[in-house]
Amino acid sequence: MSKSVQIEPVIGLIGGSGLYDIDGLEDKEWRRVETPWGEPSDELLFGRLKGVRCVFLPRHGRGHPIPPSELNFRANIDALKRSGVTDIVSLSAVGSLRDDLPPGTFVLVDQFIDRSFARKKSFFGRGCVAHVGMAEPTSARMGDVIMAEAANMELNMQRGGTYLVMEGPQFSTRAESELYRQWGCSVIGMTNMPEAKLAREAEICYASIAMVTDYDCWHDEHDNVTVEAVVAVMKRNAERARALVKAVIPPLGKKRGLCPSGAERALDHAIITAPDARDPALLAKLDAVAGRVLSHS
Ligand SMILES: CSC[C@H]1O[C@H](OP(=O)(O)O)[C@H](O)[C@@H]1O
Ligand SMILES: Nc1ncnc2[nH]cnc12
Repeated sequence: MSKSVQIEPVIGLIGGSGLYDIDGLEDKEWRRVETPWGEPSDELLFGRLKGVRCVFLPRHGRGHPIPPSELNFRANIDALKRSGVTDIVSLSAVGSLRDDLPPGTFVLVDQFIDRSFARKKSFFGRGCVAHVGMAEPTSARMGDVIMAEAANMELNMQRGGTYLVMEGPQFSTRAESELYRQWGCSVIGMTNMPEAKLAREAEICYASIAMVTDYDCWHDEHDNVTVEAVVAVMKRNAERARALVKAVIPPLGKKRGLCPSGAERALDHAIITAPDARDPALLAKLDAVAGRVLSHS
């Protein structure tokens, strides 16, 4: 396909701890979306903001019934893809692994270290093997928009940072927290992987806004993380997070060409299984995620 492709973006928003819906949308409606991968975390909230189509999904479900290890990440990403989403803005509560990122700071994450281990991490598998590139897991184009709007709002937002994804649900030991600091990580959470990997497989651009709620458990002058502390800081952050979301949707929704991140063509050379060795049952499940490349091979 040529570079002159024009995309009319549909913005997907994934709300983390403390962000279970989104206000200000026109024509809004919660709708159930079925996927071949099972149930997403909740119904999806469809609506428009200044004419831009948006789809919101509370990552843990409304009321937060689903723990990180039981999130059906594949169903969540497939449901967003099936709903037409081209760009995902992921919002998450995180612990800080750096002195200069105090609670209340927003971080535009650009890298991840994935230490999760009890999750389904790919749409592909036996009968259709694919290997997408993850060197740059986030979209710098989306990052430019988010940083510009954060600056307009005078929000304390740092550009760039590595998010360590732990399995949980227990928080880290001090030794683990110190190890991740030595690895140069900026923040820690339990959810952005495999979310970002699956978004890449589904050829959706991905940006992650991490909101610092605590200093995890390494800081001598601050208390160790507790859910109570996370919820208290998120309550204070929620208004700013909602305002930022509302500000970024209109510029992210402008008609555009292909994203320089390459996310929208991630599958062009990723599938290695020969057409005659592919499993028709798996191919059927990949209709939304990989239909663009599978429909003509
Ligand atoms: C409520 S504290 C731990 C919980 O919060 C974060 O969730 P999310 O990334 O969805 O905001 C963290 O990853 C844990 O799941
Ligand atoms: N310290 C922490 N560790 C893991 N997930 C978190 N979410 C918010 N704070 C966290």
